[in-house]
Amino acid sequence: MFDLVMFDLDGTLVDTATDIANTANDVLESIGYAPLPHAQLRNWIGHGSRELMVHAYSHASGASLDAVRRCAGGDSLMEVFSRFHAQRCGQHSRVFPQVRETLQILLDLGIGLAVLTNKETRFARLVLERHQLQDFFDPVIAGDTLTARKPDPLPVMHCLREHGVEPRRALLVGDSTIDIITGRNSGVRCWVVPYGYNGGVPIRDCAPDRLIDDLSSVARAAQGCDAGSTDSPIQHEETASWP
Ligand SMILES: O=C(O)COP(=O)(O)O
Repeated sequence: MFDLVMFDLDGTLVDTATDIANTANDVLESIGYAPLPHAQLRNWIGHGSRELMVHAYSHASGASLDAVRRCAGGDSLMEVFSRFHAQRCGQHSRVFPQVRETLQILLDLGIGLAVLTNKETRFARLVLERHQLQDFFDPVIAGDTLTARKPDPLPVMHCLREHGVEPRRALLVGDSTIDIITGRNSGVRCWVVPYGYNGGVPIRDCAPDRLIDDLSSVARAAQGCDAGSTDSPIQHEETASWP
């Protein structure tokens, strides 16, 4: 059914929200601001750690998002984030149920596995290493790996090209509208889990190709045991571009 499965990282493979929120609050407190509620910080996950800090700093300081993005201190703030995250990462984060089992089944079936995350490379590697997941994936495409990130189709196209796989033989598994739009933009099916981070919006309202309970659905489909589903996979455009 698939020759390549690409996975989103945060909210799909690993529940990282608490470590990310704690890190963001460490940074805010280190520069004199009050910590923000975890629920609020969690809603900013999905566009990379820098963008999350842009939102957190803008919210705490009252400066506009654009002003914070333009601010010259962004790089040094991310160095502070990086130092705190090195301590926080892995403290509370957990690999979601059925992830390891599914990855092993897919690997044993000879299916290519990749990570597509908007998180920056150094933080994506840290999460994968802290949870001993790094050896499953090749490549790991992070938010700063290429010239564009999800929902741009470039990361998907890059993976397809590396694996020599056509869009119709690939699957993207994610937790957010960013992943759903990425799938559409690249002509690849996108299945989503219900337990991740989607800016506070229920993912079932975002018209995914398929809503799955957990990753064991991917393993069953790959093993040919997909008994069908009430979900309605999208029709794929014949014109979907081959990378
Ligand atoms: O914004 C993040 O850090 C996470 O991004 P991801 O959901 O694409 O893995």
